[in-house]
Amino acid sequence: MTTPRYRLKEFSKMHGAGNDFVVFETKDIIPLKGENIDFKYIATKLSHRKLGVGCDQLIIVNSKHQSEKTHYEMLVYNADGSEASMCGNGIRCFSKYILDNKIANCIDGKVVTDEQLVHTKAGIIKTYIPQITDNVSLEKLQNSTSIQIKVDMSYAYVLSTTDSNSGSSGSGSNNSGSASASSASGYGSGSSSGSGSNYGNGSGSSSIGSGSSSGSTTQTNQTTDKEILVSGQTPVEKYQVSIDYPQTGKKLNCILVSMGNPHCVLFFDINQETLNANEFYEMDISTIAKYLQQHSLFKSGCNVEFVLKKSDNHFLSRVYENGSGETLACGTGACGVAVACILQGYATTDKPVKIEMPGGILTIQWDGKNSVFKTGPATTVFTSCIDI
Ligand SMILES: N[C@H](CCC[C@H](N)C(=O)O)C(=O)O
Repeated sequence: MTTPRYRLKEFSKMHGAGNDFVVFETKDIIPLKGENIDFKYIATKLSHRKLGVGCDQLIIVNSKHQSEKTHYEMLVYNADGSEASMCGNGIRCFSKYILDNKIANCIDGKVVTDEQLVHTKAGIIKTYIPQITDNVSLEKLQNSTSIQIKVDMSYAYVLSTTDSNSGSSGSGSNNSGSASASSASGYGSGSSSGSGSNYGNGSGSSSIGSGSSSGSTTQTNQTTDKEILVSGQTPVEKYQVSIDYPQTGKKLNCILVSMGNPHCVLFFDINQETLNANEFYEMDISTIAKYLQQHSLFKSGCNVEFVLKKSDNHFLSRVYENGSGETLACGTGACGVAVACILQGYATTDKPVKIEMPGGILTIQWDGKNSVFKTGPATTVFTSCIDI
């Protein structure tokens, strides 16, 4: 029996649409053996469903955060101990934790509670507590079990690819004029495996692994180099990649979207001609997901979303997360799915897109150019303390 290395004086077990977390402040971790704080160790211990508290991720409030631009800093660790740059469900629980624990922080001397600017490894994220703006008192909301929180998830990026044959940039020619390249985060620089791959067609229906996408495709040896800011005019074909899937000998037509962390979105037959909701929820997604997560396109894995259209601007999605396996919901994944649906022409920007995951529905708003907004629940299950 190993002796505990840390005392966590206080934490909250929380979830956002079933994606569950252990949330705490760094000041509440006490090293019992005088060592530095090892978040990888703490994450693997606390997340264990039998031997720990059990959670998909750790959501950590950095008590020592000081910044002129942001009120707070959020750190995210997956169940396998890997650090993630962003967590869309987690940041809603982060905001509720700040509210419930009255962790005031100031910018320019102004204590803010209903709107929070949070520093993350994916950039600055802004959260809103809509009920406060609806004149519901702050005190009434504090320590309520569950509240709705809206998040400005900032811009969506998609993976651009360079056609190494012709040397021309695949998406650098984005005609929207709003493209701004940033260094790839979460995507590999290796070329895709096998005999090269072809772009998907971006229209029509194709079942996973069928390779039966309609429309013209071009064979090219892809290399990935950077992410490009998405704009509504972005030509989908430039961002759809088709990946050889040896298990079926066919191709997986994927859209690769980044919300600060990498997502690989696969559409099933969007018109449900070959798959109904029950089959969708029962099918094995782990085999395909694990294959994609180790693909050379992704230097540090990816989150894999599977999508089936339910009705107008309403989609079913399951997610197999990087570092945590299948979860009941994924906030950044829901944003990635909504962006991919709009880019593919399966959804419109004139009204919200509902992404229904096994743990609940997340509502996404995106005008096709600017920030992606996500609204969803943040729920506290219990608070406690633990030695690990
Ligand atoms: N597994 C993800 C982090 C958690 C994302 C998810 N739980 C969300 O709500 O966005 C990654 O490694 O990129």
